[in-house]
Amino acid sequence: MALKDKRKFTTKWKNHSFIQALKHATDGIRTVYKDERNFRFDCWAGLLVVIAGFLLHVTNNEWRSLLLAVFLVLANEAWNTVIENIVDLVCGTKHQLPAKKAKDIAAAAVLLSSFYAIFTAAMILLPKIWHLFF
Ligand SMILES: Nc1ncnc2c1ncn2[C@@H]1O[C@H](COP(=O)(O)OP(=O)(O)OP(=O)(O)O)[C@@H](O)[C@H]1O
Repeated sequence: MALKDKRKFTTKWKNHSFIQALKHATDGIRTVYKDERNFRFDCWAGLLVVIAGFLLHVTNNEWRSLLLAVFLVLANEAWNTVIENIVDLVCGTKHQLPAKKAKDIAAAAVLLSSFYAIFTAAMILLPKIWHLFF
């Protein structure tokens, strides 16, 4: 590809303003929400944690830990979807060991952050729930 054509090609897809970049990012959130059942589940679970946080009057530091856990899972779920799409783009329906490894490891990242989120939410919320009843 000639340099002139290459420049034309790369600028064609370039974001030309912050608003345009933001719109594409929100398109990404909409896409992952629409396409990925697990992402939808994580969003609703995150919302429940936030509601519980308000009801149980968590402290600022506890908010920081809870929100970090929620957004870590959502971000990893988004990256997992990125990996799946790239692998599918490259391999199509062909069965390949590196494709399996890439997808399995991306899913492992989600699982690890989910363990962290469950552990964090349990550590912060369970004692407060216990206190409420006993
Ligand atoms: N091209 C491939 N070659 C070999 N194994 C693959 C390939 N594509 C998928 N797999 C295997 O099948 C599993 C499921 O792949 P798939 O693309 O359906 O992801 P997924 O289950 O939709 O992920 P998620 O549940 O996060 O949406 C992968 O984790 C991987 O082990």
